Amino acid sequence: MPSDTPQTSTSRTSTIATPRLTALSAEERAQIFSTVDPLPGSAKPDAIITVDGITRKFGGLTAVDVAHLEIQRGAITGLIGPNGAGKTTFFNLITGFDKPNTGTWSLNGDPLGKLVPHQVSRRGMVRTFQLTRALAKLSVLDNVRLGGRHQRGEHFLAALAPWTWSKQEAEITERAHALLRRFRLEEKANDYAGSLSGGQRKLLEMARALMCDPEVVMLDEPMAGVNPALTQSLLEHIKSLREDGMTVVFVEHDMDVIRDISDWVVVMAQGTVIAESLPDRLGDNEAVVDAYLGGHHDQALEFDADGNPVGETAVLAHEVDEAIEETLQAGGDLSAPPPTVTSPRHDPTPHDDAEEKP
Ligand SMILES: Nc1ncnc2c1ncn2[C@@H]1O[C@H](COP(=O)(O)OP(=O)(O)OP(=O)(O)O)[C@@H](O)[C@H]1O
Repeated sequence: MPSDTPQTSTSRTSTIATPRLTALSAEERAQIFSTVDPLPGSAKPDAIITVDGITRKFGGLTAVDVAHLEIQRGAITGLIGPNGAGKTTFFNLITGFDKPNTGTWSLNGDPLGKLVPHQVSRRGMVRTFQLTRALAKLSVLDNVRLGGRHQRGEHFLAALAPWTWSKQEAEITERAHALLRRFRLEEKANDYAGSLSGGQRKLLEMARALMCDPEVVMLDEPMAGVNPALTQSLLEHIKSLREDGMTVVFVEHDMDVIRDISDWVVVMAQGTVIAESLPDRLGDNEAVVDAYLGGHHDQALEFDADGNPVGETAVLAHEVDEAIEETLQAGGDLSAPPPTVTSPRHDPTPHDDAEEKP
């Protein structure tokens, strides 16, 4: 992936400008969140999304049960939680890709409950999704152009007026090129999308989502499969959405990423919102610490042939290293039991009998 940082708003062409959105400065965002209670379901000064009583059951399992949630306009909200917490299901529900058993939710006060995904995106909320096999066989440019199919303002009557098609198609192509320039993918325009690296695919997903000129962008694990050396560039691109006044909600497992770009963090566990917090205050929240330790405790640890942790175990090992370092820096005693855990749920040192745990 190109390492360049995104172009600034002023250097972009008018084709992708979104003048109706007003960006908040870092000071304004800090001021806003300093007034928000760090409690599940807390009120936000200017909520763009409001969710009430949304539940989704799969047989006997309640995957999502969110009583109330508000998402602040113009900010980046991180959604975290252990595996199976219901984050992806929640994303699918509010973007119209799945239907809940109960509940209502709205964007700018307009109810979205009865809408299908392309109607939701026309209202201004899009979610990125990964390259499918079919999309991988299209060019990068066509992938982005496809994101313009349901552009806001596009009207069904236009389909009955073929003389308007070529003009609209030219506009879509022009806009797609502008977005490819923004995400530094212009040189790849005619390549198969399937030939892109993990990081480039993430940029392509964002470019495609931006074709419909959204107010809210929902990103599901934007860093998954991205070379660590390139994450910073990708993070800058995500921040640039906020600089353009968009609201970003993203699911992410990497706590460094959460701390780096989130203005506010919502924590889910077992389908419900168990905490909301400023990113740097997450560690103070006992419910969050418990949810994470509980989640990892039920998980089988995995190591490669050389004994190195892999997959989720590698993520866990990294978190353990960070916790140890923090404890040592604070002058703490590693032999003392952690204060928030009453029983020895997890031995932080990977060892040979680790697989014997349930
Ligand atoms: N289509 C489905 N049918 C049955 N169960 C499902 C389905 N989709 C999700 N679930 C279950 O719902 C729960 C929530 O899953 P979900 O994928 O939303 O969690 P998540 O927080 O996104 O997890 P992860 O971080 O591992 O992606 C899990 O127990 C999962 O097994």
